[in-house]
Amino acid sequence: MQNTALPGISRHNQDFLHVIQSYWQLTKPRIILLLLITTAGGMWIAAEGQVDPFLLIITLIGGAFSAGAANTINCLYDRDIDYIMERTRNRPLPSGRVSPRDALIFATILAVTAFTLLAVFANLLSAGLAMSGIFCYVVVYTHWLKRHSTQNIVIGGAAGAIPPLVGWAAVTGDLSWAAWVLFAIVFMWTPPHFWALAIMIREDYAKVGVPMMPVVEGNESTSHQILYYTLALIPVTLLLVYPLHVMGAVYAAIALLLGSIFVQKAWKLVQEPSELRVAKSLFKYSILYLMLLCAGMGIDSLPVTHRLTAALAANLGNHLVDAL
Ligand code: HEM
Ligand SMILES: CC(C)=CCC/C(C)=C/CC/C(C)=C/COP(=O)(O)OP(=O)(O)O
Repeated sequence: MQNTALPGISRHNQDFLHVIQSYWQLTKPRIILLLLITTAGGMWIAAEGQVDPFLLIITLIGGAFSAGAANTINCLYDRDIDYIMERTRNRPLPSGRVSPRDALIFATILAVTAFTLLAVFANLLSAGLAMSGIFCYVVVYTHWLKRHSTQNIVIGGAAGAIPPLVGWAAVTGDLSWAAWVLFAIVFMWTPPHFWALAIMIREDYAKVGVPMMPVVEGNESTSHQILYYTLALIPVTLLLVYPLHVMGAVYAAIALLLGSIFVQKAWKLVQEPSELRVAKSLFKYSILYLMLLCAGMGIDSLPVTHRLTAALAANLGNHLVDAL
């Protein structure tokens, strides 16, 4: 996004707003929003639908700051290739609106604030997990894998799966099996999410020599792998229902419905692997999928949902007994 003149605001204030806008862009805020939805999902289940509002706000701020730090360092590290790629050319670093030194100072302030907030007001485990998220994204994904392996986002995707662990740990102070299932859901979701986009912008990645799956193995092979991950994702989402029993029938129905639409879209891409319209639809749906799945977790965790489903089950039971 380029800086634009803002009518009715003095030159000095406009410059200030443009600086704020540049730092805001460095954090990749729209991605952070979805990361925070998964963090809130983790907190919601861990607290069985009754999250302390103060803890929720602190954890979301800590999560946002740590993800913002990770994204800023990623922008700093990748500024050479971001300058060449069409999609990323106007980011604050390649366009010269923020200096590398200032970006590093900004990321450090965000990371230190995030750690302090989480360690003081939640616990050390959640703070440590947030820092491990920064490490995985910056060192494992951005430095080690992104430019060297076609499996970059499969392994590096673990970074994006850490936020629900942060949420869970903030509530309980430990990590149960259910927390790891949330991790696995985001982990399995990442390849379909990203490879659909990578099919759309394959030429950009080819231009800078980043070995994304569609560049190296082609759209056909990538679309098949997207389908396998999408198919595997459905049973993983249902592990929360069985054997873990932390989610009930409402979540199960939502997970099955959302999962089957995801598979349908992935199947369509297998049939037309180079049709950019189909890839775009899958990419956009991947985002909606994760948002609605987390909303499903929230709805299922509410005490009122428990009461309603219990009443419904008792009613059905009575009818069955009457019928027999
Ligand atoms: C290694 C893992 C991942 C990779 C490589 C990846 C890559 C990308 C890329 C390249 C974009 C386009 C961004 C842009 O145009 O500036 C994008 C968009 C997006 N990603 Fe991911 N992503 C990953 C994981 C995640 C995770 C874990 C989440 C959240 C849970 C997420 C949420 C989003 C959202 C919401 C968008 C749309 C942003 C917009 O509207 O501009 N991504 N992703
Ligand atoms: C707990 C914690 C702090 C976790 C960190 C999670 C995190 C920041 C995940 C981001 C995932 C993502 C946007 C990858 C895109 O990178 P890219 O370099 O491939 O994208 P680009 O080409 O758009 O720069």
